[in-house]
Amino acid sequence: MSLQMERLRELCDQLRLLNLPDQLANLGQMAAKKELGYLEFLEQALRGEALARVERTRAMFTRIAGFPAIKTLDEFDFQFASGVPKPLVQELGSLAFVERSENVVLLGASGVGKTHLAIALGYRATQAGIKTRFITAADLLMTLSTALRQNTLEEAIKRIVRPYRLLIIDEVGYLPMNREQANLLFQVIAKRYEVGSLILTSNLPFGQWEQTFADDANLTAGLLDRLLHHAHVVPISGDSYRLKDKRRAGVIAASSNALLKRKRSHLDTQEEQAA
Ligand SMILES: Nc1ncnc2c1ncn2[C@@H]1O[C@H](COP(=O)(O)OP(=O)(O)OP(=O)(O)O)[C@@H](O)[C@H]1O
Repeated sequence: MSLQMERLRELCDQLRLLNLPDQLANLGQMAAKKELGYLEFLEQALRGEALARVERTRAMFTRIAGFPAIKTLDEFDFQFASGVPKPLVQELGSLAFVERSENVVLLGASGVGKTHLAIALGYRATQAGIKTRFITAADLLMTLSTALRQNTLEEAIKRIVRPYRLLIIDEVGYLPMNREQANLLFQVIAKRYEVGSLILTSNLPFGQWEQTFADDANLTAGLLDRLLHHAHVVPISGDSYRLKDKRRAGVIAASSNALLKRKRSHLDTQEEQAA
């Protein structure tokens, strides 16, 4: 390596230009071939560095978000999920709700795509440079309960709840909470209220949340009040995507089959009555 190259590498290091050193040789050759002016060359070099920095930030945000898998809106089969309000989901995909610190609540039965959509919105946020964190309600409550016992609840909340512009809490309602856990989740929602966005997924309609939150009517009302004040509720109906292929293979009777059967028997009765 020439002495000049070494000096350039050192300067890049000092200025934290991580991408440029590897590009220097190519850039130099390209500039000579295309007879670029000094300023044009500088612009190309800095543009490459800026793009690489954006990519690194995206990758870092995706990593720290802790998604269990990457899911995208493009992969979501809206045709299968006819119970998903597509225009609303597409509007949420603009991420304007994050800019406005609003919440999103995805409600529906198991397997209808709640987590997929929550991750897809979260992933899109990370790609837009929005610091995001995904956590299941069970993991969140376990971490906070442990912190409470160790007298470090404030730190845990600061670490998990505060630094993120978008916090995704998955699977609220699968496990009933005791009073302590219900209180902890209330604190999380209260701390986020109007300062950052939340996406929550739940298999339970709001009418049943009280049972999950230790049968505490006041706490549930206060929690829902804060959660829903600026929220987009996305009700999802339909069949489980997980069982799609099994249904196709006829292993499980689809609800549409059941519906057809009911309709058929209704028609049969009508025919019998008419005869
Ligand atoms: N409409 C869809 N298009 C493509 N993949 C889908 C769709 N719906 C669900 N899936 C896939 O099916 C699997 C289960 O979906 P997901 O975990 O999002 O369901 P869920 O509603 O969160 O269920 P649960 O309440 O049991 O956690 C995932 O792999 C997800 O990517």
